Amino acid sequence: GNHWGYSKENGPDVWHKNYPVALGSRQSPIDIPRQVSHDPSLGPIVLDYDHCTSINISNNGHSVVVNFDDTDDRSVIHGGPLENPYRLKQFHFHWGGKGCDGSEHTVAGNSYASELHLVHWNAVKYQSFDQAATAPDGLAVVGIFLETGDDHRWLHTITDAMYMVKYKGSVTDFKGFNPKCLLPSNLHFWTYLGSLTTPPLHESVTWILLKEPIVVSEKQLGKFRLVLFTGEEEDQRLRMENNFRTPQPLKGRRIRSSN
Ligand SMILES: CN[C@H]1CN(c2cccc(OC)c2)S(=O)(=O)c2sc(S(N)(=O)=O)cc21
Ligand SMILES: [Zn+2]
Repeated sequence: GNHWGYSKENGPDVWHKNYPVALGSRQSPIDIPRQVSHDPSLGPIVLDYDHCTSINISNNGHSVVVNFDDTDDRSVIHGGPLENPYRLKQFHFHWGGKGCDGSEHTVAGNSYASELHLVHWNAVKYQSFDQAATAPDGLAVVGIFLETGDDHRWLHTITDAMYMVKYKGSVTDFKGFNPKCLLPSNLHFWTYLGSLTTPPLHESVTWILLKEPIVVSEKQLGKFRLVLFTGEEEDQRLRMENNFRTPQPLKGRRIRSSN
């Protein structure tokens, strides 16, 4: 069917036909302007991932996703703009094509090579992820920019596993991975109220974007592009790349900066 994707026929420019909220007042991603108001009341963001439990890595036809056991509070983020702890559910990436940038958020008009999203939900206020995903304070996504340079010493565990999830719908065990190894050295951030950057585009996300990118090599990013949008049974083989939405109108929203 006309399931959404990133091609001309089913991509971001036509998502509004099936998901009218695409034209809403708090859509993501956005461009982060050069000057953002500093909010001294914003405490540090704290990522308590020490007992996190990764379960598997999967190809959902839009990205490569590492899923976590979110049946209790063993891995949460709190602090920063958040009034409750939010439980880690999954992380995934967005990236470009060969030599092209593929981040979703931009900074003073500049894109990065890729963007990592760590998706969390407010299990204090909501009984399920699906319920939280449609609530204005239901989700918190930590965004981390990836820029190209030297090899990232831990990313190979993920890029090696990507070989196992080449086709849409594939999933493979991926236990014992702690995303703390993907964090930059400091957690200074920008924060604003936005949405999922893919359908269903729910306006339920408190975005927390880390200012400092992490560094990965072009070779490692190249392995992202061995993954396919298409399933094993499809005759078309579409390389998974440029799976990003471009910045959306700010519509008067305030962006705050931590220290
Ligand atoms: C396909 N991608 C989305 C999948 N999701 C989803 C799945 C099930 C139900 C649901 O709403 C009820 C949402 S999700 O909440 O995990 C996220 S987070 C996110 S991003 N790029 O803004 O970080 C995109 C998606
Ligand atoms: Zn994302």
